[in-house]
Amino acid sequence: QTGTVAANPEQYDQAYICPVTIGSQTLHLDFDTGSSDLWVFSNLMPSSEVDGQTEFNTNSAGATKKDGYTWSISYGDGSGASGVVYADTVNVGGATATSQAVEAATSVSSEFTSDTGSDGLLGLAFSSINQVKPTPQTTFFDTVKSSLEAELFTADLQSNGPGSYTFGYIDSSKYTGSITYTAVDNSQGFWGFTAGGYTVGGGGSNSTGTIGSAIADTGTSLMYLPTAAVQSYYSQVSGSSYSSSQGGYIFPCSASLPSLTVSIGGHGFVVPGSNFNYSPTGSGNTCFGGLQENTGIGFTIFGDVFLRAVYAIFDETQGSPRIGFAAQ
Ligand SMILES: O=C(CNCCc1c[nH]c2ccccc12)Nc1scc(-c2ccccc2)c1C(=O)NCc1ccccc1
Repeated sequence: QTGTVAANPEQYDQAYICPVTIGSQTLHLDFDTGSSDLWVFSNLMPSSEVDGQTEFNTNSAGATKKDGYTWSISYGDGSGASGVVYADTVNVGGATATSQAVEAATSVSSEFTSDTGSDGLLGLAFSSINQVKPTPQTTFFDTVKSSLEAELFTADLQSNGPGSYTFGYIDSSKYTGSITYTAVDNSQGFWGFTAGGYTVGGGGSNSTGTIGSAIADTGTSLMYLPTAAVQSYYSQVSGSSYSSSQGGYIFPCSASLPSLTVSIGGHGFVVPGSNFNYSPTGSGNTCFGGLQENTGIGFTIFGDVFLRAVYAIFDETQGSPRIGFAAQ
């Protein structure tokens, strides 16, 4: 089988939301290659924590409670959720898992309550970091992968318009040139890979360094790189500065932003400057940068700002996992 689903950007491309059928309900979930739990808003939640989201109905005929199973997840930004576990049929654009662990929330943090476009998350990192106790559950991809035409999924994220995720096949209309594959280190449960040199601006002349180990994370909006690369980038943005009140680099919204070329698997991938204007700060005419430092995160994260510039293939067809990138 295969699956194809639209990925709809929220405001400022903060996250990408996809329709998922669970039993007889359709919920809109944030597909997240940076975590491994499929969790949803549910009828078990206090109404004070729900702001228009669709709630998974745990009383529906097809939902089977997994007694004694609970989950609790917290993300690096301090947000989180927790609840209990059901099994139900989950269909993503035609790819169907007949008995998938659906983690029904009994409580979510304010970040999720206020993210009114999302009814939950569908984790696509490795099942080794699934947060269900006493027994970790498999991700949707792990549940269905043996029944897919090919054991892979792809992400095509777009700004200002729907992108797509596919399961089981590569859509050759989504990219140009060839796909560059590189090995994945999933020892921490993420789609980890090694990034090489970078250059700021098309000049090709100015500063280059190397980035090192990184993760491909559709669930994180921005790109978080080592300090040296970030300082080198913003040294080319006139009027930019680090704002401790805003918690990152900002610049005049009128600033012209250079591109950033990152070498992965020996191929240079260009992130256009426009990707690095994330959103207005709301004060003065300054905008918040889509590229920020990874200090305090402990990971170099290639989030949506990078993934919007490429077609990404999350591939387990070779036995050991690999990730592929192609220009789009
Ligand atoms: O958790 C994920 C992917 N799921 C995100 C789901 C989600 C978390 N709030 C959400 C809010 C709305 C929708 C989805 C989410 N990725 C990773 S790997 C390492 C870190 C990390 C570790 C330590 C410190 C910081 C990050 C994160 C992280 O917290 N990213 C989110 C973020 C990163 C930076 C700033 C804000 C958020």
